[in-house]
This record gives sequence, C-alpha cells and structure tokens, in this order.
Amino acid sequence: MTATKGLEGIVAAQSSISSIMDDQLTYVGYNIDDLAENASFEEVVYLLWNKRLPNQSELDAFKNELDENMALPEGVINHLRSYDLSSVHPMAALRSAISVLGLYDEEADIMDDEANTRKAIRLQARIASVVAAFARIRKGQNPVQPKKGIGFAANFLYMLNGKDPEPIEEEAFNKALVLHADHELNASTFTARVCVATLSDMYSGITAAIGALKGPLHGGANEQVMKMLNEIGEEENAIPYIKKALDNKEKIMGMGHRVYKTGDPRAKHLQKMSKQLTDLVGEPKWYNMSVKIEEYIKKEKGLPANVDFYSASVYHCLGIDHDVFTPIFAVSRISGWIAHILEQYANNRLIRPRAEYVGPEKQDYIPVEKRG
Ligand SMILES: CC(=O)SCCNC(=O)CCNC(=O)[C@H](O)C(C)(C)COP(=O)(O)OP(=O)(O)OC[C@H]1O[C@@H](n2cnc3c(N)ncnc32)[C@H](O)[C@@H]1OP(=O)(O)O
Ligand SMILES: O=C([O-])CC(=O)C(=O)O
Repeated sequence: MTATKGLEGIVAAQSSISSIMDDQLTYVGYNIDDLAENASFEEVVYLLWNKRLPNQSELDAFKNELDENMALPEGVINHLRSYDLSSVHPMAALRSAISVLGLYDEEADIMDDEANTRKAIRLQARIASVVAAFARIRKGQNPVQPKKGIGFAANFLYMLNGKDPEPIEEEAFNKALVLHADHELNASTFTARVCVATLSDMYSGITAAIGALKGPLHGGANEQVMKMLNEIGEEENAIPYIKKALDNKEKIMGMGHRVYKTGDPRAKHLQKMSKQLTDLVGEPKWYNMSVKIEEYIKKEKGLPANVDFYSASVYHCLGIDHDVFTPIFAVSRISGWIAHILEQYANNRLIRPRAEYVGPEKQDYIPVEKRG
C-alpha cells in the first residue's frame, strides 16, 4: 500500500453536482461564466439541490421558503452573545453556532428525504442570519431581523449593515455567492461527505465542513489575502514584499490551486468586480497591487490566482470586516455542502481509506516503571 500525499489525483467519489474539466467549472453542466453573469444565488442553490434550474413559480416558492426560515431561535442569539466577543473569530463562532442551531431543530436526527430537505432550507437560510448577527453583536449592535422579498444577497447585506444595499453592491455580492457555491471535492466538501457517510446528521456534516473551510490553505485564505494587502500598504511595496516572502519560502495567499493549473475560472469575475468596486470606493490601490502580485507570481512560480485572491478586495470594498470574509464563503458554500450531503445519503457507503504504515515495527512492551 502506497499513500498519495494529500490524496492528489485520487478520484474519491462520483458526483453529478459540479465538474472541473480543462480548467472550466460547471454546476450540473452549466458553465460558471453563464451562471455568474445571469443567475441569482437562489437559482444556483436550487440547481445544485435539484439538478435542474427552477421555473419562475418554483423559484418564487423557493425564495419564499428561504425568507420564511431566516429568523434565528432566540437561544442561538443568546448563545452568540455569550462568547468572549473581543477574541472569538467569527469562523469559530459560526462553527459553534451551527452546531447549536442543530439543538433547536426537532428534526436534526430525522433522516428521511423530506426532513433533510426542510433542514437544508433552514440551514441555508439561517447561516446568513448567524454570520450577520454575530458580526453586529460583537460590535455592540443588535441583530437586524431579515427582510422578506428582497432576495438572499440583498437580505444578507441588509442584516449585516441595517440598510438596503446599493444595486451594485447587491449585484457584486450575488455574483460572489454564485461563484463560491460549489467546487467538486474540495477539502470542506469532502469533510462533509466523510462525516455524513457514517450516517451522521446534516448539522454534524456542516459543522465539520466549516471547521475544514476555516484553514488558511482553504477558505481562510481570503482573510489572509487582505491581511497581506494591508501589510503591503502601497503599490510600490508589492513586488519587494512578495520577493521577500518567496525567499523565505512563504506561501502567497490566494495563489495556487490543487486542480487548476492555468487559471481559476472564477478569479476573472472577481478581478473585474475588484476593479469596479475599488474604483467606486476610491481605493484603486488594492486592485492595482493585486494585479502586480498576480502577474509576478505567475511569472516567477507559474501559479494562478485562485477564487480567494480578488474576493478579498471585493469584500473589503463592500465594507465587510476582514475576519467575516471566510464566514461569507461558508454562507455560499453551504449550498454545495448540502448538495453533496444529500448525494452522499442517496448512495451511501462509509468512507474509510487506508494508511500506509511507516512507523516502527515489532516493539517489545516495557512496563512503565522500567522505562528510562
Ligand atoms: C477556496 C480555496 O480553497 S482556493 C485555495 C486557497 N488557499 C490559498 O490560497 C493558500 C495558498 N496556496 C496554497 O497553499 C496551495 O497552492 C494550495 C494549498 C491551494 C494547493 O496546494 P498543493 O496542490 O498541495 O500544492 P503544494 O502546497 O504542494 O505546492 C506545490 C509547490 O508550489 C508551491 N506553492 C503552491 N502554492 C503556493 C503559493 N501560494 N505561494 C508560493 N508557493 C506556492 C509550493 O511551495 C510547492 O513548491 P515546492 O514544490 O518547491 O515545494
Ligand atoms: O477545490 C479546492 O480545492 C478549493 C477551492 O477552490 C474551492 O473550494 O472553491
């Protein structure tokens, strides 16, 4: 038995949700470029869960269901208030809060298809409310109740900021949600599938996935990109900063990808939005700096920018706190996690690979009192 480090190149499941082929990403056969330009996030969620796009009345009903399920149980709000608000990272708060949400769901451990569909809606709706509520509570503000009928992207920004977003903000945020919704067997999705393949419940699968997304080699990279841009500070510092980091064998956040080698098809959409929004808010340096870094890393290391690279400056321009970037990723990616969880349940087998043992062999047990 020989291990493949990081399971690179291993095909671990069949899936009909999303596909990456020749550096093109499709959701259920629809190219991400078409979806990013044309679809609402709700249409994409419906697509991932039902493997087809909704007609108008199905979409209206789906949006309505999300609206109806957005409000949080009071116990969850109280739980969020009970954290050490000065130090808890919003991603840790989210991981815990989703687990707590499960305690308020009478159907948490009911595994039939209908119950799972209802839980899927509740989780998709409420994760947005949790992220927005925690972002406000830690600033001493009260959570804002969701507003019905304005759409998921606008509703999230409304709950976060307490005011309706501008159309350009809503459009950018919707596009970011669409672009982050699913990505084949990325680390957090695989985590979710491994968890529920034991026939554990959906809340456990999502909680596990949030834990995996949090790391800086995965979703946590978007926050780290903004930290790096802040440290660089001005355009002229960008290349010296990156050169030094590479000399120190550091990884440049938002660069590189396990699967994409020529480019991440999502990055160009986020790059375009970054240009628009940084100009709009009068902070073009974030975009200009990012372009310099991208070009330099491409030339020096042959690595492309990934989805986390330009999303950082996009979210910054939307006025979102930098440590809320990764929770926002989760608000979108939960749609993909749920699709994969449902797919796993539908054709389940325990996921249990083997390890290549490389430790010592045939050791003799020595009683503790005789050990040196
Ligand atoms: C939503 C997402 O999860 S997208 C990914 C988000 N993560 C990041 O942006 C973090 C930065 N990027 C990385 O760490 C990596 O590119 C990953 C984790 C995304 C993919 O990694 P892997 O496929 O495992 O590649 P691995 O880490 O083995 O790197 C291969 C080589 O490229 C180098 N490399 C890869 N990414 C980077 C980077 N961002 N900066 C500098 N060097 C890099 C490695 O140092 C290594 O070089 P070596 O062979 O000389 O030792
Ligand atoms: O697929 C991956 O490894 C990481 C990624 O880009 C994502 O999850 O969107």
